[in-house]
Amino acid sequence: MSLYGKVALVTGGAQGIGRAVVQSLLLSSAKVAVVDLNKTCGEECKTQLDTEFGEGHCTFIQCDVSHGDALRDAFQSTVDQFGRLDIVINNAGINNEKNWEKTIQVNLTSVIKGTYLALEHMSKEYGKEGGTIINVSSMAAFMHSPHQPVYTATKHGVIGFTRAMADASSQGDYGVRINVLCPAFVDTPLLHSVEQEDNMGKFVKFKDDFKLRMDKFGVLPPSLIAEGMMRLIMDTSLNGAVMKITCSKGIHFHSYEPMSA
Ligand SMILES: NC(=O)c1ccc[n+]([C@@H]2O[C@H](COP(=O)([O-])OP(=O)(O)OC[C@H]3O[C@@H](n4cnc5c(N)ncnc54)[C@H](O)[C@@H]3O)[C@@H](O)[C@H]2O)c1
Ligand SMILES: CCCCC[C@H](O)/C=C/C=C\C=C\C=C\[C@@H](O)[C@@H](O)CCCC(=O)O
Repeated sequence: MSLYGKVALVTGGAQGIGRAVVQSLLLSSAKVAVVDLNKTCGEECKTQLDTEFGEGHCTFIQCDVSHGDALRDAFQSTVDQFGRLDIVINNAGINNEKNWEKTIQVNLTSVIKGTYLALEHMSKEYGKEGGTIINVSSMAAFMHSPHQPVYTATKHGVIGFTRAMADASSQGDYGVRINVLCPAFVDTPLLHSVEQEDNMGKFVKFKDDFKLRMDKFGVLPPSLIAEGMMRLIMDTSLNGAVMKITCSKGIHFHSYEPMSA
């Protein structure tokens, strides 16, 4: 299915998982706003994408997603440049147990803010045409470890928030599908931060155990996460879905017990 005429915004889109998703969106003919803190990486990314896809298909917007006004401006700038918004990927994330308050701001608060801003631009509640939102969590929300207590907490939060918002969307007739994606270990720069004391603080002493887990469970290519993301975007039956991507089971979904008193 083509995404011709659709406009996407990807936070943390300049490298890693976000970069792979941007590539897939452009291959499907969507227009894409790459929203990222890293100016050098973002500008390099745009130059490469302009060469591959031609100018005018993507834009780079430098923005720290944890600054609420800056994130609001990034959404507005996307709509000003491309005329509409249909797909929002709240992907930007960090791994910092030392500055754990920042980890909560980037990994959870900004995902909530990004979801609310996406709804302002896409929900029928606001007179818009509908769309789809994907929030990025992690398998860390299902298999906790001692290395990343606050990172793990934020990723639990992303799942709970997304599932509740998906219900709000269906019951409130927002016309917006809201799903969550949980990758296991993925080969990106973030993965290497677990070896650094600056990121892990006192938990850095568990790094060997973390590496053993990576050896045991394997490391995924970012392209597979992009494939899962495209499935969530294209499959219009999905709302409130929790997609997991692991080496052992590939792309699959978590199933929950029905709610009971
Ligand atoms: N790599 C993994 O093993 C893995 C596994 C599960 C989930 N995830 C999640 O996937 C998402 C992407 O991770 P990744 O591995 O691609 O990381 P990455 O570090 O390779 O890329 C993250 C991107 O986000 C940007 N970013 C960071 N803080 C930002 C901020 N405040 N404002 C705007 N942009 C910011 C960075 O500049 C970078 O371009 C994160 O939410 C991460 O928690 C990663
Ligand atoms: C520095 C950030 C790194 C992020 C790490 C990442 O977010 C955490 C991943 C944690 C665990 C991954 C486990 C993967 C396990 C699978 O291979 C499989 O064995 C489990 C399958 C369970 C299921 O799918 O239901």
